[in-house]
Amino acid sequence: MLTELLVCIGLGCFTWFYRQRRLQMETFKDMNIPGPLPNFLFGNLLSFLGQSLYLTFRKWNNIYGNTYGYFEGPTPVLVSSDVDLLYDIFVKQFKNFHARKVYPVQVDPDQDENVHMFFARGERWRRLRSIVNPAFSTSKMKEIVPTINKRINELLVIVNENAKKKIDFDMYDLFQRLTLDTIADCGFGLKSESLTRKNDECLVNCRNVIRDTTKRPILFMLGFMFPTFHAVWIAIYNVLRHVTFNPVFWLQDTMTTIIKERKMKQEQRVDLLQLMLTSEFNPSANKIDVGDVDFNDNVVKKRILTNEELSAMCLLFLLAGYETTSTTLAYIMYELVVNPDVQLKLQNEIDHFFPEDMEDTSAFYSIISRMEYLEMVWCETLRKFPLASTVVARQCMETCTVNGITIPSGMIVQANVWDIHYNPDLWGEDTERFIPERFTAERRKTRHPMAWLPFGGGPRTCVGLRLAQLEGKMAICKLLKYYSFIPSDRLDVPIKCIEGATIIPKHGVPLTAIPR
Ligand code: HEM
Repeated sequence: MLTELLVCIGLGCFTWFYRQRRLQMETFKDMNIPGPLPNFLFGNLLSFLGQSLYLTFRKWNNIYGNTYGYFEGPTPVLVSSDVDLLYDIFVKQFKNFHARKVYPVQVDPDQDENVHMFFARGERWRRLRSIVNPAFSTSKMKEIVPTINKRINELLVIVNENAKKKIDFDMYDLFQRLTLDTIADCGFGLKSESLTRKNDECLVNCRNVIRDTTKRPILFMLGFMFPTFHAVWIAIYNVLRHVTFNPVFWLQDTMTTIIKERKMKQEQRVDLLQLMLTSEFNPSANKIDVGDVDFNDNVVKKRILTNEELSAMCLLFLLAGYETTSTTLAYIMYELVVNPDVQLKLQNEIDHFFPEDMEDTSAFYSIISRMEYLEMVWCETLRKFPLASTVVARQCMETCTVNGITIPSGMIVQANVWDIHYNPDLWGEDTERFIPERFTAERRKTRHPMAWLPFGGGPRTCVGLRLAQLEGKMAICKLLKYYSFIPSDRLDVPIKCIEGATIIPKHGVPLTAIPR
């Protein structure tokens, strides 16, 4: 009797589950949106096994057109490379699309005390963003030029040693060390010495955090397949995080110590941390409308970042500042060694703007801002390699109609950045080729605002863009002022990429430096 009862309950649950799934899997059919056929349990997740997300998106774009839907387990994701549709979502209707995509083993950002700006939503995001924005103003950037310059000089010492010995070396590895030391120093006064110490603890831990983003695929898969059991996956994830050594905890502890020391010493440094500790939040200064979200005036006017927010933000800047900028620099060097004519043209521009040596940094910022060809090379590299493309996504917070498509509340919209960047209608023929002239001032004026998205789009676009650009351009100028570069035999041409938190060169960028 009991067995029969249990079988009946089991069957009932299965039928309910089956019906629910079937209904969910009809989402895109009901919306009249094409897409790959989903599997009942996995949705379309199996398509990503052994294949990067961005390449799968490209493949589907060829088959289903510029707007299609797929399923992560039962969760529908709308993918689009339609720049008009994306403009409406990321810019015009931001009020309905102010949240990012949340992952299956991630605590609800609205409940998470440790949430940082990247995942925060609504009013909390607005408060965090307006505290941080001034840290990236032109005047702040000018103030940190000497610190960046000091770190680039350390990089030049290593390049010089390799050039003297005539040996090739991995430029990507050196750039990771440079960008980590720079953000640690400019951001928090943390003395990371990864350029001078091979196994610097901070570097090792940052690398491990990024590497860990590709671990535990089974748990992620289960989370995607059965989002209803979200709390269970989080609990397992947290247990796993605590039983093995966790580089995030090491970094978090380091940040907490720095924050404590700074508060105690009342030290007045010019850096990101100081700004976060002292700035006032003015709710009317940032008029971005994020809709009907709780706005507790008392808390907000005091501006204060909680200790948890503060250490989460520091960790975010450390990781974001190091990973993305170094990868961009690596791709620039790759393009310069495989396109020697571009390298030469850029060197001519550098020699023109910096006829003497480059040790007086006082005018650096304004000179670099006037270097047009450098800007063109920077932009074209990021067109060819939009390395953070997978995070350019938004969640719909309230059902609304965009460009004739009714998007239900909760649906994720993913920008298909690679297809946009390789679309001949937007960029002309030969989008596989590296042609900096696509970015002449004239051509930039007439381009669609969503055609170039390496830093995302709309009010949630990358906050660190100026810092990345300044550091990246300074490094390129100083390297090419003193050296020419040629590819090593070990360099992959065309370059092979792998996808983790970002899309990075699989085997680094090995090359040889020749003193000019
Ligand atoms: C070339 C280097 C970089 C690239 C390609 C890059 C790319 C991106 C992208 C694609 C986004 C998502 C934007 C969106 O969803 O619309 C983003 C957001 C963000 N980036 Fe960057 N980034 C870079 C450098 C940096 C640096 C140096 C920092 C800080 C030190 C930084 C901090 C952030 C933060 C905090 C966000 C979240 C912004 C928000 O949600 O309001 N990034 N970045």
